[in-house]
Amino acid sequence: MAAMLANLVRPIRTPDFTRNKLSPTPSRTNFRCLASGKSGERSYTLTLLPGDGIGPEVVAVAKEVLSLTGSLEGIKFHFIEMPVGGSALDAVGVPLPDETLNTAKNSDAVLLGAIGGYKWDKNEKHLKPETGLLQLRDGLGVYANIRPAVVLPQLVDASTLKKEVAERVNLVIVRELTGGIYFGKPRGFGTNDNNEDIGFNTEKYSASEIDRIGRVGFEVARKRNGKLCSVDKANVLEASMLWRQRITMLASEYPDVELSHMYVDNAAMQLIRDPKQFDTIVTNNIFGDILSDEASMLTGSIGMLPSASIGESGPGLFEPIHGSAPDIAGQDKANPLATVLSAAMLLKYGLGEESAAKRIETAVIETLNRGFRTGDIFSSGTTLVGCKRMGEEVLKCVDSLMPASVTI
Ligand SMILES: NC(=O)C1=CN([C@@H]2O[C@H](COP(=O)(O)OP(=O)(O)OC[C@H]3O[C@@H](n4cnc5c(N)ncnc54)[C@H](O)[C@@H]3O)[C@@H](O)[C@H]2O)C=CC1
Ligand SMILES: CC(C)CC(=O)C(=O)O
Repeated sequence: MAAMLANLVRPIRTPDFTRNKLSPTPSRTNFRCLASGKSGERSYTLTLLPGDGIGPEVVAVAKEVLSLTGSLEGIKFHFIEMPVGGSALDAVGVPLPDETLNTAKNSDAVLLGAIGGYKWDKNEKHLKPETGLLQLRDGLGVYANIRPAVVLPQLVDASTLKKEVAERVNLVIVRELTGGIYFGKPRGFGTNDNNEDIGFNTEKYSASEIDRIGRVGFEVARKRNGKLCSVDKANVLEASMLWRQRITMLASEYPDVELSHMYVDNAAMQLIRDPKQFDTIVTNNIFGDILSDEASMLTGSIGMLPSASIGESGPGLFEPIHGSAPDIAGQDKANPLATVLSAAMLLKYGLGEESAAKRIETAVIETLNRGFRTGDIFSSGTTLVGCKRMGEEVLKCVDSLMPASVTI
């Protein structure tokens, strides 16, 4: 984890979707995937989990981008595609088959599209696509979910906020991913004293769970602008009271990081009022889920936001923050860039393949510079394209970039 984290927060020159502070000296990483070294051809096994809805559409684009980038950068990818979510339910009756989890665990990194859809909404909980995704995150032990939200100058007009509010926003949300109310027990359905139906969940965090995600938050903040805002609901919830206490204690280990605390309701408001006040946010599972969707709108669209999830060891899980978008699935309308950028995060943070990652990030910027937009980020004067065409345009840019232009 420490090595992967060092890699995760490594200083990179722009355009970079996790970085704010520039530094010319990349640090070394010794994550296990780098065993094959960087000279000569490297080979990696990647598990692809397209999932449901727009998932297969956006993962198909990211796979092509990875393949072409690999061939230009001396990297060979062995892709293994496995079912998860609703597609797994339809195929084998469970949302996370053992074969899928085992394949994911034995690969160098995992790229997921999205899961879920109307068809399975009424399933019992253990037969819901969403349960498969939670089991996957838990099974891989990826407790730290890093969600950068960067407003690119090319997309500032796609933001629903005023230009002066949205421009130059560059923040990272560090979300705890394997604990809290999504996993806490007891949970379920029952009846109360009046014989009324009830549903209940448990928000629970141990000190060690808070400490480990807190450290990720401090480390990320330390490599950025040294400002960490911990978001909780400590005025009401016991789990948040412990969260605030532990994060405050950790601060003494990071004297170079300026720590602040904010209640989640205020944070939701401040993200819209003045998003530039934030550099790094650390928060629990559910607050991170909600705030990162909100932050995505600063950047123009949820279709632009990638994420990286990492654990103590083993492969990382890389996925766009959006869901399966059943309203546009199968219509070639999805924006594939969040998944393409998740593939770039996979290369950079999962495999330490910085040059390849940079090639993809630069190609995305170049594609936007050339004016191509899917419907979610369209504005007048730009060229409206579908998911496939957007992928083709990114491929052209990947192909045409000279190595020198992607050197960091
Ligand atoms: N990580 C995952 O796999 C997630 C799965 N879900 C699941 O996805 C399903 C739909 O959930 P929603 O709440 O509607 O969230 P959603 O993220 O799928 O969609 C919300 C809105 O954003 C749009 N959108 C999302 N991704 C887009 C893209 N790449 N390009 C253009 N537009 C995009 C959709 O068309 C929709 O209008 C549900 O079954 C839900 O459980 C939701 C969130 C995360
Ligand atoms: C679909 C849920 C399992 C999770 C979720 O909404 C998310 O992580 O964004």
